[in-house]
Amino acid sequence: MRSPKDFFAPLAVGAPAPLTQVPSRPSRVIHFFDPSNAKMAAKVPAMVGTVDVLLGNLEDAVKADKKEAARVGLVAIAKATDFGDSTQLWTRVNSLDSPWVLDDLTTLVSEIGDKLDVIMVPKVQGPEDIHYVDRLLAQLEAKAGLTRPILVHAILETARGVANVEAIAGASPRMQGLSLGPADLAADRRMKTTRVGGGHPGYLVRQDPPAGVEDAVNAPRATYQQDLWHYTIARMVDACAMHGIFAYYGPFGDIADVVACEDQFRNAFLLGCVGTWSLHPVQIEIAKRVFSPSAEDVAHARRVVEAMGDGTGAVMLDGKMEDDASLKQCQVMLELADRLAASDPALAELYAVQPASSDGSGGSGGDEGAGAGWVR
Ligand SMILES: CC(C)(COP(=O)(O)OP(=O)(O)OC[C@H]1O[C@@H](n2cnc3c(N)ncnc32)[C@H](O)[C@@H]1OP(=O)(O)O)[C@@H](O)C(=O)NCCC(=O)NCCSC(=O)C[C@](C)(O)C(=O)O
Ligand SMILES: [Mg+2]
Repeated sequence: MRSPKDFFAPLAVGAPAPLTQVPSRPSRVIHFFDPSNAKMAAKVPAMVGTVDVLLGNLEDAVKADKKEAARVGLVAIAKATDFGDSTQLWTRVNSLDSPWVLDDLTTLVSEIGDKLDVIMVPKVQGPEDIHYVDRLLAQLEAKAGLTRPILVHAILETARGVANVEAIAGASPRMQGLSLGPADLAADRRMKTTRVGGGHPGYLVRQDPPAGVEDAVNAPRATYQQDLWHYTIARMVDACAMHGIFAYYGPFGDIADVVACEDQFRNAFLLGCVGTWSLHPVQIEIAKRVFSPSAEDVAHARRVVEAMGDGTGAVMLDGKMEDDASLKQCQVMLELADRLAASDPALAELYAVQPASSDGSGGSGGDEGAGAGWVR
């Protein structure tokens, strides 16, 4: 067992010191691209500033005979692109039991480690997988002379991974967040679905049989589709909140069904996730819209804060009781709104917040504490 005192010491001589807090930069949309797909890769530089995260995917969805081309392609894109302050560069490496992952990690850290913010590790089974990556990254960072640690994001896509979710979330100060991996998870759990995320018409509850009707069981009755992913997302959100890291929905494979995609993303947002993945350009605006609080929610939260005065006691607002606890929910909403507005002028306008500095350049910047520098 590691002593808490050791937790924030580098795991290799010369490696950068681990962070004591995960940077809360906006990550509403993690946009996946295949660096071995020339047409897709060519679009990446123009996407900087339009998405919070660009993720060069090396794992599933990249053909086996394109794995090396994807790695080389990602290195080339990272070297040639200025990602600015508002877009991060992430990657998803191949799984830890694959023949590619060692070269993925050694190449990426040594060639573009200074540009990579987060490495997503698929099919994480338990804290031991994170410990392995943690030490290896420290060695590679030291060798490459990096001054800032690369963070790690784990995908929950096995039953064992879900069973170990709290231990995974707390396995290292490098842990940035967790995403749901619904397709692999469904297969591993032997769920009888064939989709990538989203609902299923067979997973439902049915209204009770109507009273006083002949053959009531076969009478028409409403059915309500249920969310297959509620349990996993809720566990993931709690594990992340407990360890001060961030939870994300993951992929929604039915690209054409933008309506159901938005519903699924919103469920995750309401449950506590901070973002999701986009697999296709059509999902980008959906994710950004859903994972940014609405102007109405922000306005309501401000009214509650104002009505609550010193923040204690109970008041009535629009016929509803507000107290210390509803105030805290409103503060969560406002902190998120401030943080997003600090790097998104359209949201700043929507929420009508003003930069605190007189030259108009104020704002907290993505990395700093929520809401710093902004006034309402
Ligand atoms: C779905 C696909 C095949 C449809 O690709 P398409 O070319 O057939 O679509 P399209 O509608 O015809 O594309 C329109 C335009 O958008 C471009 N385009 C299309 N997609 C992108 C993109 N992502 N980024 C940038 N550009 C993109 C595309 O190149 C085209 O450009 P054009 O107008 O110039 O011809 C394609 O979008 C794609 O490959 N997306 C990424 C898929 C991916 O990364 N999958 C892995 C993550 S999900 C996963 O792994 C599961 C998980 C977690 O592991 C688990 O649950 O277990
Ligand atoms: Mg997967």
